[in-house]
Amino acid sequence: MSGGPLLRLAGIRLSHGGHPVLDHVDLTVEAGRIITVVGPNGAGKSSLLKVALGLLRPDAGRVERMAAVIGYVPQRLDIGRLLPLSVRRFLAMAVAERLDSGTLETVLDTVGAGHVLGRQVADLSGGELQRVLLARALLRRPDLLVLDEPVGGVDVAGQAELYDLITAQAREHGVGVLMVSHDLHVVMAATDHVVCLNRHVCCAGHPEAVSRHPEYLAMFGPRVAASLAIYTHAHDHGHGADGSVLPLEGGEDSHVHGPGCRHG
Ligand SMILES: Nc1ncnc2c1ncn2[C@@H]1O[C@H](COP(=O)(O)OP(=O)(O)OP(=O)(O)O)[C@@H](O)[C@H]1O
Repeated sequence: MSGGPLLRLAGIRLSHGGHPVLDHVDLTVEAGRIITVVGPNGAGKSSLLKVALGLLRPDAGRVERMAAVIGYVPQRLDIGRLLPLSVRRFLAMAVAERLDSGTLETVLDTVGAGHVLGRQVADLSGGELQRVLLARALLRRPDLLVLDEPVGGVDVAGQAELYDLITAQAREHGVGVLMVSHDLHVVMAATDHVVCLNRHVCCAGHPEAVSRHPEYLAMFGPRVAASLAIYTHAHDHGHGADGSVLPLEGGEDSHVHGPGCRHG
């Protein structure tokens, strides 16, 4: 199922402490579609999600949120680890209406964490906390899910289950999903649209096209390239550790630019 746009970002620029983090980033999420942002550490992925949610104000660009209810799973939970807070209370705080224990247990069951309802958030393991965060997002019955590495710390079997659950939200309930993930195999198998981000959008499109794109192959290094390489292609720039665009010596203008490339 897919429908109209739930979120549209256009020309987003963002700096942290004078350092550019996002440069001319465009992105659209539609109902029933899974958009995944991939890229190296420090590429600006979490910052982009926070701009999308209105938690960070961009220096330039337009953010249009058409979604009525957004469920967010942050990369890290900074509160809760410090406060005395039960899982029951933490989940109940996510919605305005009063929820009974049965409802809370049911949603925890769907993320494989039915046993933690009576625990303190501070006592949860990393994987349990991640499951509770996803349950909390789902409790809101969102039409848009924004997920920042939603299965980080979850065991391998659990990862597959949670990705299936996320996919079902899109396919069966028409939820739009904007996700950051480092699990490239999952991304390639279960995503409608991949955005390769390294401060700017290096390439974007259907997973199969992106997995062959020279920028994607360059971004994820020779190992990934070797496992995915179907063809190779010269391109005219590399990236510094900070994501900056660096010219390659003797590079010719034979690079195929992605839709988000705004350089050279
Ligand atoms: N509040 C902040 N103040 C200053 N710099 C920040 C802040 N938040 C993020 N940064 C910097 O902005 C850059 C992008 O950070 P961001 O968390 O968006 O990257 P990411 O792609 O999500 O990385 P990772 O894959 O490691 O989670 C990094 O260099 C980071 O150090």
